[in-house]
Amino acid sequence: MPGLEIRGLSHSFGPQTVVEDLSFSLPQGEVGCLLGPSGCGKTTVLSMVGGLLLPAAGTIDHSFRHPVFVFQDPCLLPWRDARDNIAFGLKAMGVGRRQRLERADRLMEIVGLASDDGAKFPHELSGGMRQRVALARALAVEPDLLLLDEPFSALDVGLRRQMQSLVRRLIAERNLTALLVTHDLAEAVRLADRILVLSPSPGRVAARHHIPEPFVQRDDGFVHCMVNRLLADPATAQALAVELS
Ligand SMILES: Nc1ncnc2c1ncn2[C@@H]1O[C@H](COP(=O)(O)OP(=O)(O)OP(=O)(O)O)[C@@H](O)[C@H]1O
Repeated sequence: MPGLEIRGLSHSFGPQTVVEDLSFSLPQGEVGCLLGPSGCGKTTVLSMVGGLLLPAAGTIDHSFRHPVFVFQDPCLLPWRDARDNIAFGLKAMGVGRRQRLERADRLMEIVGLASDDGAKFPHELSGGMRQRVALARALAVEPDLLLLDEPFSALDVGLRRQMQSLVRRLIAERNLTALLVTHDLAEAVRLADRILVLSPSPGRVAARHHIPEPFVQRDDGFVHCMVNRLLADPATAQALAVELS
């Protein structure tokens, strides 16, 4: 199957089992979401998918050649300006300086940064601008899989919406696949095609949800209704520690 296929995935740090017997599939072109409370192992799963950690048990099969991470902290190089930060990964790929900077300029436009912003250093950028630089840097290496670890959670509500829409648009335009980590059910409903709800420590699959509605139809009313519908599922509510009335 083109896409991501995970079977029986487990991981431990020393004696602590953090992820246990996790299985899920994510078809190419879709957005999957790992949703669960703090410490349930979401980042650990993402790290295994991205090859940063080896699973203790289970298999991860995928057809992607260029996975990239986008984290909550943009992790920009403070001594390089925004344009150089975006172009940085291209140097390791052997792309010449002129081409690197041209590609960075195009990407700045795509993620909504002005050309003047390219000469600014990270400390001169707002949090939202830094996250746009991080996104452009990720796109620069032409990924086919985005691994998104709470990339919007440090942004205020308005900016978060803008960035969510931007990411979803880029995923559609570039035919990317994405795996998003979040503890925010509304964000999962707004962005994901498939949601895997993890139970707390160790992370196991508590529930699975499929949201077939196209992204453009997911307005506030839709998100509100769907959140309530998913919380009516006792396994989901229990995993997210929501009291059912
Ligand atoms: N490198 C590590 N060494 C030891 N323990 C770790 C390491 N990384 C994570 N853990 C532990 O594994 C568990 C799962 O961590 P993980 O970051 O995957 O959870 P998470 O669901 O992403 O949490 P959050 O939502 O708070 O980011 C936690 O108890 C954490 O303390």
